[in-house]
Amino acid sequence: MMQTLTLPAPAKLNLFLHITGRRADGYHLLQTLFVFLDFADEITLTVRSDGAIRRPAGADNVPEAEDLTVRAARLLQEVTGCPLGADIQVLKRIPMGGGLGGGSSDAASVLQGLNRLWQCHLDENALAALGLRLGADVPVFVRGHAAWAEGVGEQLTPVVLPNSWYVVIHPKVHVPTAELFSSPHLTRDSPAITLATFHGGAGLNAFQPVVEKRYPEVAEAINWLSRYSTAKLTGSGSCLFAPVSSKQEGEKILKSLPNKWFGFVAEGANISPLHQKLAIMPTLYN
Ligand SMILES: C[C@](O)(CO)[C@H](O)COP(=O)(O)OP(=O)(O)OC[C@H]1O[C@@H](n2ccc(N)nc2=O)[C@H](O)[C@@H]1O
Ligand SMILES: Nc1ncnc2c1ncn2[C@@H]1O[C@H](COP(=O)(O)OP(=O)(O)OP(=O)(O)O)[C@@H](O)[C@H]1O
Repeated sequence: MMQTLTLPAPAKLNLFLHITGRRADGYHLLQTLFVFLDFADEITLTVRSDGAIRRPAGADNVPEAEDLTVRAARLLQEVTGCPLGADIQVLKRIPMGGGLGGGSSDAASVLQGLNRLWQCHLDENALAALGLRLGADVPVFVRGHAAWAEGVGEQLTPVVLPNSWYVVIHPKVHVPTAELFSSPHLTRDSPAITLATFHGGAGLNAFQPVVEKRYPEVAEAINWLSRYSTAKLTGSGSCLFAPVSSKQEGEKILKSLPNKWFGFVAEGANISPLHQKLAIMPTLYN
């Protein structure tokens, strides 16, 4: 039986994000387009026979019990009654709280990985439903296909997007998602758009005007990146991105990035790097 598995947990971008309404429970109805990046955290899972879930290495400042990887493992244990445990090592590369979905992606990789290591045999629908209990962004990472999303982000329609490279910038500012969703200044009644109108140039990030106003550092970074290409916020920020024609063009732009910010170039992926890896694993574990 396989005992250890190392899996990527990729970042995502929201290529646009509109808020179209609000549910009775306060959650917002969205339209968004998710694409994955070939820029990822790395999760190493090792089976424990004593049933304990431990996180020997992981995100700084995130207490073990609150880590989405630990919560994902405990949830899977709870619903399947699996007597096995796991050590979960998380090598963080994705800036935290930046709208790149790192925590959600880590959780999805744990669900997919432990489902195999523990041989729980939950199908993808069951894993996505478990993921949704951990966060609105988890299901898309569980499913692993670029997607048009509606509802709170869980109604996913797979799409194939043209290949693209992106410059991503983290202005080193933490923007709390829940605080932004509660802003009175958010546009909450955007008319619904379609993939065709997105490709025709429609699609903004509803959080962007509010974030630019509250966080001048983010506005400054957006202005800087806009000199080179169309810059937009991803998720609720604070990271921003812009499409570029090649890796080289992206690297050239980053050469003049002010030191105070962090940036990287990454390629968009229709199939998540997690699923690319799962697809080449021995069929016994697929
Ligand atoms: C902004 C996005 O990243 C876009 O992909 C997601 O919608 C946010 O997903 P997430 O970080 O997984 O968010 P969650 O942990 O589920 O929710 C954090 C908080 O944001 C608010 N929230 C979240 C999602 C949503 N559709 N409506 C909301 O109002 C809720 O107050 C919630 O308590
Ligand atoms: N494994 C983890 N990695 C990162 N953050 C985690 C993890 N587990 C819990 N968290 C908590 O989740 C918060 C949000 O982290 P994350 O990196 O997913 O944000 P994000 O990229 O803004 O996500 P989103 O786009 O879903 O809003 C962090 O500030 C942290 O407190």
